[in-house]
Amino acid sequence: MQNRTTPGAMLKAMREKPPLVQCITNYVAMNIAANVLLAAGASPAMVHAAEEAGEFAGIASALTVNIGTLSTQWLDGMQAAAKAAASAGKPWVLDPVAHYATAFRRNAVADLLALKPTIIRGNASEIIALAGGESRGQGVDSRDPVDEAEESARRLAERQQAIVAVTGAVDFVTDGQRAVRVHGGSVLMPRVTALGCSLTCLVGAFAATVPEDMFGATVAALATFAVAGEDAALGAAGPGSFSWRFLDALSALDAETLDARARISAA
Ligand SMILES: Nc1ncnc2c1ncn2[C@@H]1O[C@H](COP(=O)(O)OP(=O)(O)O)[C@@H](O)[C@H]1O
Ligand SMILES: Cc1ncsc1CCOP(=O)(O)O
Ligand SMILES: [Mg+2]
Repeated sequence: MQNRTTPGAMLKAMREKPPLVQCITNYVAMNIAANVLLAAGASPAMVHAAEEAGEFAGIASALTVNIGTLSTQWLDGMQAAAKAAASAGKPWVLDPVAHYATAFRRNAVADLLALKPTIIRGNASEIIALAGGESRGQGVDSRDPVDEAEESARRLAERQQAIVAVTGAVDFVTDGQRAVRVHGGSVLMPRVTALGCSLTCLVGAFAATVPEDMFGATVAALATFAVAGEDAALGAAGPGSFSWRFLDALSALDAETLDARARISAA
């Protein structure tokens, strides 16, 4: 097996064999998330209907589930797909968008957590609330700093036996034992809708590529976003031009540049 131990090597491996990633994401995110995966070098498929989501999980290499625009029918599809992925030993990633906002979302997320996601990716407010804490989140937007979510993330990772990624100004990733921070990105990123959702899908793509190292795969996806975000911010006049520059930056990012510029520190 070729070396897949650095973010750059993982990115290269992903592009050499683009993984099919089943993304059950929200209406807001579907287009940008698919474009993010294509720009990074993966193969996205937005397949959520209850009638086929479980079957499709059998052919995809990874699944991502995001509750951003939830309905009962979508939840049925999410559960079918998560069960199929888990029973086939394939990675699946949960994005608990605004799960604290309503009873419907809280119950949905509890049911999905019982299906044992491999990786959970959320913003600080989502991760604090998921671990049982008081979050200041407002709808889909975080109102908490990442450093205040770190203990919650460690507890959640231990409780769920999962990798937990908290994103924000500086990202934090833990499996309950190990922990790192990923620096970089741009203040324009939270001003473009659904970039967090797109990152969740990219985490699925890296996890599909490096199934032997879910922790490293998660960190690599976050580092890819951080470096591409810095590049996209150069010359961006605001969120609009940042958005298309970000796709171009992802697509132009090569393995060597990613490894040279990724800023990952022990936490
Ligand atoms: N203030 C910031 N500075 C740099 N990068 C940021 C900042 N806020 C968010 N990001 C980046 O934006 C991406 C999406 O994260 P986030 O905004 O936390 O997710 P969500 O959209 O789910 O709330 C991540 O790559 C994260 O590192
Ligand atoms: C605005 C909005 N409303 C429901 S889902 C969604 C997108 C949220 O995207 P992100 O969590 O990446 O900010
Ligand atoms: Mg989000």
